[in-house]
Amino acid sequence: MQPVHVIGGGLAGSEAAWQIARRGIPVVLHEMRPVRGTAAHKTEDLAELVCSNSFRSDDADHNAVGLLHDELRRSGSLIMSCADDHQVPAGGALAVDRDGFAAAVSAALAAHPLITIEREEITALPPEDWDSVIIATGPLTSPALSEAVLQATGEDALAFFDAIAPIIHFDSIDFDTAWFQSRYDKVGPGGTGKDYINCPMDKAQYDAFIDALIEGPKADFKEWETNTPYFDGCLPIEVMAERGRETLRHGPMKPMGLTNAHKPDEKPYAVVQLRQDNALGTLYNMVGFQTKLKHGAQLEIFRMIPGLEDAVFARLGGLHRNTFLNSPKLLDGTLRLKARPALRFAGQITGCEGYVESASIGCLTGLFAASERLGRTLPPPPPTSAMGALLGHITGGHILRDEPGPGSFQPMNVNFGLFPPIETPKADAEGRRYKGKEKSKAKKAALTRRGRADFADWMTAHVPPATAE
Ligand SMILES: Cc1cc2nc3c(=O)[nH]c(=O)nc-3n(C[C@H](O)[C@H](O)[C@H](O)COP(=O)(O)OP(=O)(O)OC[C@H]3O[C@@H](n4cnc5c(N)ncnc54)[C@H](O)[C@@H]3O)c2cc1C
Repeated sequence: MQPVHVIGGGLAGSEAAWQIARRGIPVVLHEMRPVRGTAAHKTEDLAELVCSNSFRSDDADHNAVGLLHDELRRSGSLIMSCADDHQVPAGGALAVDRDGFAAAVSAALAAHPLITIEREEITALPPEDWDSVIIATGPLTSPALSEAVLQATGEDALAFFDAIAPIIHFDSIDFDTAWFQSRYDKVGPGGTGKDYINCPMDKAQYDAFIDALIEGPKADFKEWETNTPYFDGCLPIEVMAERGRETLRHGPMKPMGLTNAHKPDEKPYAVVQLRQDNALGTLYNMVGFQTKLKHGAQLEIFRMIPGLEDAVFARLGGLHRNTFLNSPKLLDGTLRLKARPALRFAGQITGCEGYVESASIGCLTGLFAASERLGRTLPPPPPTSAMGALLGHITGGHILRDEPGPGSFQPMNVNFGLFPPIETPKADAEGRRYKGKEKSKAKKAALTRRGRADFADWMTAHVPPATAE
């Protein structure tokens, strides 16, 4: 049997290689370290964790990443079994001894009889006779391969600043203050005239907000980020605020063409706009609010915005170098490059974010490639599961727009906003009505219950069993 080639032995590539080999299919895993390093990796271990040692919450009942842990464990994941074996105390989170963890992943892959590890940088697109390839080279993909992928995809950007604006859960916005309206009520192609959520500010609120932005603590640029070009359309809001107190009011916070639906006679001094971020309509992003403010400061400052006092953030803003594809446009539902289906992509390069998310997309890509080699068709996991919801974000759930800079698709951690909505249970099994925070806990429990059941059905019905461990 011809091998599947996996390029990049990080979180995604290691998991993909494992899932393929345990189904009796040979794998060649190409990892460039230590021949060539990256700006963040320090060792030659496979699945090295470049920063924090946390896999985040391990609560599979109330947390979306906890549900991913559960689905990975059910899939026989190498990343999760090594994480479990090298766990360190971290409250409700799953944190690991990073050296023990990466050494265990490296040893398991090296010991598998069907896996060959080649230490080499792949600098060009793979030759045509590699008929099944997974590219899992991560956010720090080497420049030569980035260039080759750019040429294959025909896109004009692949490696750039990942300028991200915060994303907010729709149901945490206060509509006694905010209202729906497009600027000048423009319907546009495909709009309704009420496509944006607007949050008004008077002069005193605007002044206090600008002061907070200018004074707020900012994250420093890492040294490897300094050579990456800025997109002018993606300047951080605090940089704009520093350029002049009125800059934001004439930029992303301009009040023109908007009438406060609650106080039609009061002209807002400035307006913050939010735009639908996913097809489900459960998430909204803050338009033009990319920022390098520290996360704690973002929570404090953005909750000063009228209507967002209780906002729950699905993702906070940030700027760092990242390499990722415009996946909703370029990849099909099983992560194949539409223009060259022998190539699949996995991990952060597909537009997910985080260790666990990258391992999960690695797991899925491995399962898709293995099924194909075995002559089977594996449908994507159900959108109600955590892996299905994440895959949906990457390959279809996001609304694509033509905008300056890298485009509107941005990497994301898994979160409940990516899941199809569910009716919130009103009372517990004894008929006692949920109050306050109990309601949101009950909703999360209902989402994870549904996801677990659907994922288990999908595994049983479609995923080829492991035969070679
Ligand atoms: C500086 C930084 C800090 C981060 N901190 C966190 C954090 O704290 N928590 C978190 O959850 N996520 C964090 N992330 C995101 C994290 O990188 C990803 O979540 C995860 O490591 C991505 O997994 P991956 O498998 O896609 O890529 P990686 O784990 O980066 O693996 C990619 C592998 O491909 C190899 N490679 C690259 N190019 C080539 C080539 N041409 N040929 C052969 N091999 C190649 C690399 O050496 C690497 O081993 C951080 C990312 C960066 C850049």
